[in-house]
Amino acid sequence: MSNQQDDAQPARRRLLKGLGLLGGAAALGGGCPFHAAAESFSPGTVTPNARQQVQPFYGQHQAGIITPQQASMMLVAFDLLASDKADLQRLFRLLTQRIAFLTTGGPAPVVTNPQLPPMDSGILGAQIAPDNLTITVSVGTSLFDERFGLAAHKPKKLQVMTRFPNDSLDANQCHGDLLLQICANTQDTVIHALRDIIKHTPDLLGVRWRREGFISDHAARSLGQETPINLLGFKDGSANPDSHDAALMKQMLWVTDDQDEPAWARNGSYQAVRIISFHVEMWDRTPLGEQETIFGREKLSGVPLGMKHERDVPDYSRDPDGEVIALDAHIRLANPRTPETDSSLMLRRGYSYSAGISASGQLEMGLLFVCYQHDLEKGFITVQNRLNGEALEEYIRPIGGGYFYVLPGVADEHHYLAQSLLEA
Ligand SMILES: C=CC1=C(C)c2cc3[nH]c(cc4nc(cc5[nH]c(cc1n2)c(C)c5CCC(=O)O)C(CCC(=O)O)=C4C)c(C)c3C=C
Ligand SMILES: [Fe+2]
Repeated sequence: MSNQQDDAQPARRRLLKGLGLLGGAAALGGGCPFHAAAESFSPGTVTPNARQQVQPFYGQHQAGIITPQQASMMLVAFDLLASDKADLQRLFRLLTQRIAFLTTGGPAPVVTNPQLPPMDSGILGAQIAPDNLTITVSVGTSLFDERFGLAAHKPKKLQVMTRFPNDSLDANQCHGDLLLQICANTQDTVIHALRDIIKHTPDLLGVRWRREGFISDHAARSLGQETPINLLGFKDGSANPDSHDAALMKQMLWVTDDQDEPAWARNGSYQAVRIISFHVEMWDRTPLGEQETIFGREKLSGVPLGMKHERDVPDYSRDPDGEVIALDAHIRLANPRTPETDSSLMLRRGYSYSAGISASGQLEMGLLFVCYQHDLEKGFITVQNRLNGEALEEYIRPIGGGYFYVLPGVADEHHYLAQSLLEA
């Protein structure tokens, strides 16, 4: 199912939308200078000027959730140095201003006085291109402690991430008052955005932990047509709910009026983040058949075992003993596809990471698992509890992450992030 807009010319509209060339025109305040170039695109071709892709910043929801996955991402968790609500307001106004600028692009601000530090890091040159940048801002449960007087406004399901049985959580890579998910076509744009924000908030934010992730360029350019492959060599994201289906997103992704949540939180979403390390050396010595049994899908094609196409939907009622897809296969536990488990849907937006070697000389690689849902307990926590003890556990180890609440979007230039919370 798709929304009305997409029904007009589905493939072309989605492609242009994903390239940011539809919303981009509005964000740039009129005719889109790249429209002519867009005319000659067809799915699968390389974008001639990907640096000019714009994802609109203003809207009901923040960008970076249903936005087609960009190739590069960074997760940065912060502790707030702000000490009162006035500081907090200043921080969110500043963040709004920086994100609005960085996602639109423009000339890098110039300082000519050699006695002063430059206004911009300079790493993108004289012109800051939007490069499909999104910066998604979410807050942790610690924001609602005694510091800012916000306790009464905490989203009902927001909580501290506690340990699951297979976890080896490192306290230095967990939680945070604030999380930025920064995504763009290229890593230099992501790094530039981070440095810009840190430069503008020295008395307000301290970095707590940070991770960089990636998906392949060609998967990113395909705008969801090609599923990214994770570092275990399996397509990851095939069975995601259709993010073009606005009715479905309203039902499972966005917090809506009919939920028992504070009014300010409407149009936000719960975000679960997990840094999951892989034992890739051991995995690469595991027979193909065993790997496929563990996931319940064919390795290269991503097709569910016993089926024909990647997006085919398994009917587990016809395989009650797990002869085709094992009862403890990852996809079967994650989504048993029964009416009772329909409420645990989530939208996954994971990225691979690769970060040197461990003290014992093993490759440090894994998955930055990120998922969004309208109810953290019905979504991530329920699904993770079903996955506890799965066959995959032998090869993976969650080491960090946290639970966050994605703030509602910013309506226009007269509003700022978290305004509904701070003025509630
Ligand atoms: C609690 C939620 C989940 C965690 C944590 C998780 C970790 C994880 N997943 C993979 C690889 C794959 N996951 C796949 C499907 C899938 N995973 C989850 C949830 C979690 N995964 C869901 C809800 C689903 C969809 C199930 C379905 O509807 O059939 C797949 C198959 C392809 C796909 O649909 O994406 C792969 C591959 C890894 C490597 C991992 C942590 C190490
Ligand atoms: Fe999964």
